[in-house]
Amino acid sequence: MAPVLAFRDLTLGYERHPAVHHLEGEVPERSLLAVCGPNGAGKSTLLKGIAGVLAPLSGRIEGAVPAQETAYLPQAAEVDRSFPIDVYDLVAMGLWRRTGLFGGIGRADRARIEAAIAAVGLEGFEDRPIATLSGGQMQRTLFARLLLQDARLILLDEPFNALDAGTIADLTALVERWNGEGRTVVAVLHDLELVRAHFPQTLLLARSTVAWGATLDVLTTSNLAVARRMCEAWDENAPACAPGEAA
Ligand SMILES: Nc1ncnc2c1ncn2[C@@H]1O[C@H](COP(=O)(O)OP(=O)(O)OP(=O)(O)O)[C@@H](O)[C@H]1O
Repeated sequence: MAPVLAFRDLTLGYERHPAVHHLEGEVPERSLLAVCGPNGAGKSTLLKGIAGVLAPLSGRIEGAVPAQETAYLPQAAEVDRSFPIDVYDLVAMGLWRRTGLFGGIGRADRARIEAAIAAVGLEGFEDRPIATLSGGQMQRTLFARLLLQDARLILLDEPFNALDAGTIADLTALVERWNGEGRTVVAVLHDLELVRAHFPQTLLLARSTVAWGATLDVLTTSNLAVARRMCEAWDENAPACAPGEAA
């Protein structure tokens, strides 16, 4: 299968300090890939790089999917909940790529918005300002928006953090549905049991790749111990190294 993403000696970081470095590898189209690793391993940084929010310090990301066909859901903490918008309008923003910023929403679009809200179990919440939602309701709203985005590549950063088991089951089913439709999903996740149950491929990251491949081969006790040690030994203030130089 053709790669939808390829990392070529990719180093990403902040103010010249690398957070992920010398990443090499390809994500085949239709992948359902989990990105795992200890706190500070560089998982969110990698997603930001793929989403185009953060430019590489060196190396590159080759992508087969244009930016407008990529959907990125950042960590909940990065989503501004004070923005004065209700559930319906936030979900409707998922149609933005088709309707344009000032495009009208017709009857068919309204039906699609209502179907997306129903699919995440939020009927009756349409008029609720997002500031008044619980964490789980907010995450369902964001998933409903993703449903309408019709993206080929979906990037999810800790999408199930602090959610109850029922919400996680509902949203995991949506992720599997997207993948079944041929979309590629890359998700940062901490719950290794959930990854083993639902994500066939895993990238285990600890600033650089510890292991990448079939989930059950990657998430071994020894690989997880290596990842922990690599993160603990990392120098936060390390300078960016020259391309091709493995630190
Ligand atoms: N905006 C930023 N400016 C400077 N350094 C940052 C910034 N964001 C992240 N970092 C640093 O980059 C490194 C990797 O952080 P990142 O958030 O990618 O890790 P993570 O694997 O997603 O961690 P967690 O599991 O805790 O969410 C950390 O050392 C972090 O302090």
